[in-house]
Amino acid sequence: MGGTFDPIHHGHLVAASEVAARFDLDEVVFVPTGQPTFKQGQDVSPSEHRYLMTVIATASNPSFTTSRVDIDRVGLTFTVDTLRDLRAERPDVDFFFITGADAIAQILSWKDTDELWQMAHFVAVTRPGHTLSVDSLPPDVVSVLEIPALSISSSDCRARARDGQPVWYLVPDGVVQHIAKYGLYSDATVRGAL
Ligand SMILES: Nc1ncnc2c1ncn2[C@@H]1O[C@H](COP(=O)(O)OP(=O)(O)OP(=O)(O)O)[C@@H](O)[C@H]1O
Ligand SMILES: O=C(O)c1ccc[n+]([C@@H]2O[C@H](COP(=O)([O-])O)[C@@H](O)[C@H]2O)c1
Repeated sequence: MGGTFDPIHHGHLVAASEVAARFDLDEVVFVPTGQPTFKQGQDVSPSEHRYLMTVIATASNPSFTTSRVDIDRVGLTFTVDTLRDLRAERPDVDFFFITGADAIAQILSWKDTDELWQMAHFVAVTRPGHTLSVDSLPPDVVSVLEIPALSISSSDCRARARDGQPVWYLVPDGVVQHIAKYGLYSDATVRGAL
């Protein structure tokens, strides 16, 4: 599952858990983006913070892991590169790429989509506030899965942290503590260095 994870929240974790159960997956690899292609011009937190929050959030689940492939690659993050790198590490596995309704709606504008369809099966999960349609996508490479609706977004978590409102129970406890410890999403000038 790829994402900017700024921060990772329970919507991401429920999506991963539901897809893993439905498709009987052995492992879900969370891949924080390096430089997200569609979030250029936005103030995205340093990749090491996003990586660490993802490690913290996934640590308690033996089937969840976090990969550095995207944050260690220079330049914009494209899923075709993510899948190439993961394939090099795990040559014999079948890949499923998990996306939410908003992300799958844009997938035809992702880089090298024809190649993407050869590299993984895509699973699009439902998300509150977004209509899930895969009508324009090849039916054999995309599945749709309805999951319990969690109306949580990273944008809202960031806004809450900035405004001094709680993010408890929207993100895992350790992520709440990481945000507070390093002053993430508050005044950029006091953001903690790692
Ligand atoms: N609550 C949710 N339910 C289902 N899927 C989700 C949910 N939140 C995020 N996703 C999916 O997880 C993936 C990574 O999302 P991302 O890290 O951009 O989080 P986000 O909450 O959408 O962030 P932002 O609000 O900053 O845009 C995307 O495919 C997205 O559609
Ligand atoms: O490959 C692309 O062209 C591409 C364009 C936009 C987004 N993606 C991927 O979609 C996932 C969710 O991205 P985002 O920006 O919504 O966090 C993440 O894994 C991104 O790398 C990929």
